Amino acid sequence: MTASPARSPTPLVALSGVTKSFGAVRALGGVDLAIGPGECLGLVGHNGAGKSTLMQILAGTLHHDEGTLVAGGAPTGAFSVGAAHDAGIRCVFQELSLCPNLSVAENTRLRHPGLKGFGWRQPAGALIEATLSEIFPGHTIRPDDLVADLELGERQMVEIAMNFTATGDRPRLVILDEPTSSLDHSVAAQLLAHVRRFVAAGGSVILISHILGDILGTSDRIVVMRDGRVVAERPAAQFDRAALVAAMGHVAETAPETAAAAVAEARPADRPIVEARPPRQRGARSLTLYPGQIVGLAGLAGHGQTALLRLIQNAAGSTSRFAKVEGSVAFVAGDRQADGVFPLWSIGQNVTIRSLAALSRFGLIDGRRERAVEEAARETFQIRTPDMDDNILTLSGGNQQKALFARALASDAAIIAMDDPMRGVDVGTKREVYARIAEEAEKGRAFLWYTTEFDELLNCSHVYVFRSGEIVADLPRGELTEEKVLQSSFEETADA
Ligand SMILES: Nc1ncnc2c1ncn2[C@@H]1O[C@H](COP(=O)(O)OP(=O)(O)OP(=O)(O)O)[C@@H](O)[C@H]1O
Repeated sequence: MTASPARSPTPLVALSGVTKSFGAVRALGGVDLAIGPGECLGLVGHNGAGKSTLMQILAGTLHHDEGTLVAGGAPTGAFSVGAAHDAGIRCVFQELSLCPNLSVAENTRLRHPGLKGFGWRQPAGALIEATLSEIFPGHTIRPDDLVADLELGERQMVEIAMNFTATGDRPRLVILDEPTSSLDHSVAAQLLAHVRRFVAAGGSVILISHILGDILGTSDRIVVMRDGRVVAERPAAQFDRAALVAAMGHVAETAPETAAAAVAEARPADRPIVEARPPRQRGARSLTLYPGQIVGLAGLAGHGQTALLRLIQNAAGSTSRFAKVEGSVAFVAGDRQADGVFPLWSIGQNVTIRSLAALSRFGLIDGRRERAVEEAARETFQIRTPDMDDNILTLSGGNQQKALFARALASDAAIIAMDDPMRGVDVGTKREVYARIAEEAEKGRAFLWYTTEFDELLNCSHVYVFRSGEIVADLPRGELTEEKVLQSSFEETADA
C-alpha cells in the first residue's frame, strides 16, 4: 500500500520519494509521508525499518539523497537544523541529547538562546519547571538538579518537556522517538494524555513506539514502515494489534507475545544462587534467586531496582553485607548510551567482549571462534547489519540493544541481570528474546529482570515490587496482576 495524502489540505510538512543510504545500507527506499496540524501520527516498524532516519531528515540532522520536502505548502531543499526549528519541528531522539554536566535549567538555556541577559537562570528554571509540571504533574525534578544525577526516566522526562517548551517560537510538530521506553506506566500515561491535549489544541505529534498499545490508543493515523518503505497507512481505528504486527512483517500472533514465551516455572534447586536485600530494606524481606529461575523486579522507575542489580553484580566474587552471589553476573544495561555500548568498537567486538577469556587459547583470541560467536549473535537476534565489523553506532537503537543481549547471553555468566533491557526492541525480536531467555533458564541460567512493561513480568516465575528503595511485595506468578503491582508501587502500607 502506498501513502495516502494527509487529512489536512495543507500538510505542515510532507515528504515524497525520499531516499537515504549509508554506504551499502539503503535506510530509506522512497518514502512518502505527510502530517497535518492537529493530528497524532503513529509510526511503527521493525528495528532498522528507517523510522529514526526519516525523523532525522525532518529535524534537519540528516539530509536526504533524493526526493522532495514540502513545508507549509512550499517546496524546500533539505532542512538544516535551524530551518527545521524555524518550521516549529522539535525532536525527542532515542538517544537523549542533554548535557550531563549541566543542570536542568542550564540545558533549557542552551535550547532557548532567547533566554539571555543577566539572571537568565531564573526564567529558564521557571520555564522548564512549568512545562514539566504541565506534562508530568507530581514530578520531583528541580531546575538546579544536575542532569547526570537524574535517573534515566527523569532525564527522558526533561528531554520531552524541553521540546514542548515555547519561548518566542512555538513547537508545531513534536517528534517523539520511543518516548516512553524508560518511563514507568503512570508517567507514560501522563505523557500520552499530554500528547492528546497538544493535538487537540492544533499541534502535531509523530509518535514512534514499539509499545503497540500506546500507538493504538494515542494516534489518529498510523503509518507502518518496513525495510525503508511505508507499507501501510490507515486511520488508527482501522488497525488492531494483530494487523499492526502483520503489517510490520512479523508472523501474526495468536496471543500476546509474552504468552508465546515459555514461562520458566519456579524450580528451586537446593541452594539459591543469589540472596540479596536492598541496603534500605526494613524488616526481613530479601530477594532470592535459584538456578534456572527468571525473577522480575517491578515498581515505579528509580525506586531501587537498578541499584540492587548493580549491587548484586558487584557482589559477585567479593563479599558484601547485602548480597551473597554464587556465580558470575552479566549485566544488560537499559541505558545503553551511558553503560552499554563501547561506541568506538565494532558490533562484533561489542558482542564478544564479555567472552574473550573463553575464546582465547594460550593467551591469544581464537579469531575463528570469535567470528562464530558474532555470526551466531547476528542470526539469533536478527541484528540488521551488512557487516559485524561496522561500528556499533551504525546500528539502529533497537539493534544496538540486541547486541547487548547477545553479549550477555554469549558469556558464560550463571546470572544475567537485566536493567529494563527491551528499550526500543521491536515486538518480533522481543518474542525471540523471551523464548531465548526461557531456553537458557531451562538449561540452568538464572535471570533477574527489571522491567517497566507489565506484560514482560509474565515471563517471570516470581516478582519483587520495589518502592522507595525497598522490596514491598513478593508475588509468585500465580498471584501476579497489574493491579497488585500498581497498588504495591504506590501504597505506603502495601504488603504482599
Ligand atoms: N550513521 C549510520 N551509518 C550506517 N548505517 C546507519 C546509520 N544510521 C542508520 N543506519 C542504518 O539505517 C537503517 C535504518 O535505521 P533507523 O535507525 O532509521 O531504524 P529504526 O526504524 O529507527 O530502528 P529502531 O526501531 O531500532 O530505532 C538501519 O539498517 C541502520 O543500521
